[in-house]
Amino acid sequence: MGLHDRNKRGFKRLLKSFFYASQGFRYVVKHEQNMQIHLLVATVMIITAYFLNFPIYHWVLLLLVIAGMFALEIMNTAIERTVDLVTEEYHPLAKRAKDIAAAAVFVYCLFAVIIGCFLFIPAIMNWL
Ligand SMILES: Nc1ncnc2c1ncn2[C@@H]1O[C@H](COP(=O)(O)OP(=O)(O)OP(=O)(O)O)[C@@H](O)[C@H]1O
Repeated sequence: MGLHDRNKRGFKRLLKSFFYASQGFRYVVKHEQNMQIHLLVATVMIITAYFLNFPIYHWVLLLLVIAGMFALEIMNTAIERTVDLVTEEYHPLAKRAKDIAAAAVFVYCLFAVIIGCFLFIPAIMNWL
């Protein structure tokens, strides 16, 4: 969307936003190794959940956790790039901003693993 049509509304603008968002998504997948790992882990989790016959509420939780992980990683990349735009030089505040954004991903990841254990361990035990 060009700067001049920021105030425009309508379906075309909506389509353009989806297009630009997909460009952002593709960029993160292509350039961020962590995102590639999240995608791989999410695919394995989804396939495993399918074979373990997860009930609907487990699926809802699993998909929420995966979506949150993706969204946080994407936001983290956006923050990294914004900091790089402000300064490519070493700056303690740049370090703070990047480390704090990374911490958000880390905390979420930690809780995602705990939730994953609650979902998968009983289902695997049951299957065994
Ligand atoms: N401009 C900067 N000033 C100070 N510290 C920085 C700066 N850029 C990155 N760092 C710090 O250097 C460390 C290593 O950063 P890293 O290799 O992950 O690069 P990044 O730019 O944060 O991420 P990416 O490699 O995904 O672009 C982190 O602690 C980060 O906060």
